[in-house]
Amino acid sequence: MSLSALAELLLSNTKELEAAYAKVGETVPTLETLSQTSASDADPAVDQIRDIIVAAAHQVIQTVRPVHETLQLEVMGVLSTNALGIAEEYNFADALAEAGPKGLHIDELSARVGLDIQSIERVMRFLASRHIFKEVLPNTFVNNRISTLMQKNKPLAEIKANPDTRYSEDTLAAAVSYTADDLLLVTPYLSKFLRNPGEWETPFNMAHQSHAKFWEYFDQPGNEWRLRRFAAFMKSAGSHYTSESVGEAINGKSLAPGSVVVDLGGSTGHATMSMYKSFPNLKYIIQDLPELEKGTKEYWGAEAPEALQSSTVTFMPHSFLDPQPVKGAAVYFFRVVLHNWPDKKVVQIMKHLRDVAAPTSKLVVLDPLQEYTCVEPGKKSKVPAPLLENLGIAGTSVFGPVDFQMWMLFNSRERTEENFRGIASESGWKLDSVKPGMLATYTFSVV
Ligand SMILES: C[S@@+](CC[C@H](N)C(=O)[O-])C[C@H]1O[C@@H](n2cnc3c(N)ncnc32)[C@H](O)[C@@H]1O
Repeated sequence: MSLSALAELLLSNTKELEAAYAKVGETVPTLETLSQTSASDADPAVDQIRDIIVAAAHQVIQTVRPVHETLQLEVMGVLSTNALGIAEEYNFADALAEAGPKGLHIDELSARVGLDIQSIERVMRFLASRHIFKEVLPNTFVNNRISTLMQKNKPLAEIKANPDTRYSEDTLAAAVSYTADDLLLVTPYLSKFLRNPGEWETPFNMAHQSHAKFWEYFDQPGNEWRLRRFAAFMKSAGSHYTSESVGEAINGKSLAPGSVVVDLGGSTGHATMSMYKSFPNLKYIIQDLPELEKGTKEYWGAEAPEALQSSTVTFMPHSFLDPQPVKGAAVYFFRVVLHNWPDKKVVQIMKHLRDVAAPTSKLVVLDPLQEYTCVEPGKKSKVPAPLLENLGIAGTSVFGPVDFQMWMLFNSRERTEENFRGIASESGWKLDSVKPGMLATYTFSVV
């Protein structure tokens, strides 16, 4: 297909996107639109159009840009991580938000954030060249739609006075900080890990020269603030999963009142909260490691105390690596948990559930879906030509790189449908359906 046909695809979908926003009386946000919410954000049809635009635009760039530049730019991706990490650590977005629409000259920004002028200029120009922050006059910068996501939504003075508690749950500042710090530290070890098979359990263990697991690392003295940062990151990421998708995933409407739903590795119960709000007539058991009990009770005590009082929602300390105490539940549910575990462990975890499942029990897993970049033999393409079958960086979105994170931290992976079928057949389950989405819903029944 010719380049201009690809560009036409880009143009026709851009027009569709504009029409979709116009239908609800809005215009497509520009990079200067600072407000983050729009009626169209949660519309799956809009999401699909957006994915095609991003996939087509990226394919145009990769086609047109001199290939030697492309390869060098790709391999320098780690420099973006560094630049974002510095911008976040020195609170650039918060300082600019306080300064207002005229923004700040780097001399003034330097005085406010406590970093030298030249470093600020270089980081800001690197990021503004990638449409993160905007240079409105030479060396004067303002926030834009992307950079505001790094704001911690607290006064700069408070952030500086209490750096250990600076992360709230409604921004991506924690995600940027965690990635540029805890994760970046591990990334050089993936190739070393592959060169020395069997020496360490994961690249994470190799980097830390310790057998402590990822979760145990956060429990070590001195890492309390890291745990808070990671929890804020998880909550802000989790807030992008819509509550309907969780209720739909367990097919709540089809369950009899009082049916038991077990949320395994449920943390403090954010997914359960979505299910409880949609289906308060069911009975929920959140299972996680014992240290999560206190936080869970605090969270539910504040958000839905009646659920705890009536025992509609209970917390049960339990490791899913051990035999499952809740027999014959209607649904055993995992959200973004199994991708943290290698195949052998997932088989063990699913076998424990199979051992206690009733014939009608369902196992419902919300996890990312890895799709092939090409059409599978014998199947028809689901996307417009000449786009990649998984829509490339648009379709896999953050879960493309998250697969590598899983590899580095847990020696685990994001799975294809075929991977899950194999795991199911080894553990006594059958994969009934896979519903694609930001997180795919895998539904299993007993064999
Ligand atoms: C990525 S979080 C997902 C949390 C939650 N499902 C959600 O969607 O927000 C993974 C969870 O697995 C829990 N976990 C780790 N090992 C576990 C084990 N052996 N048994 C039970 N839970 C475990 C962690 O404590 C953490 O809460």
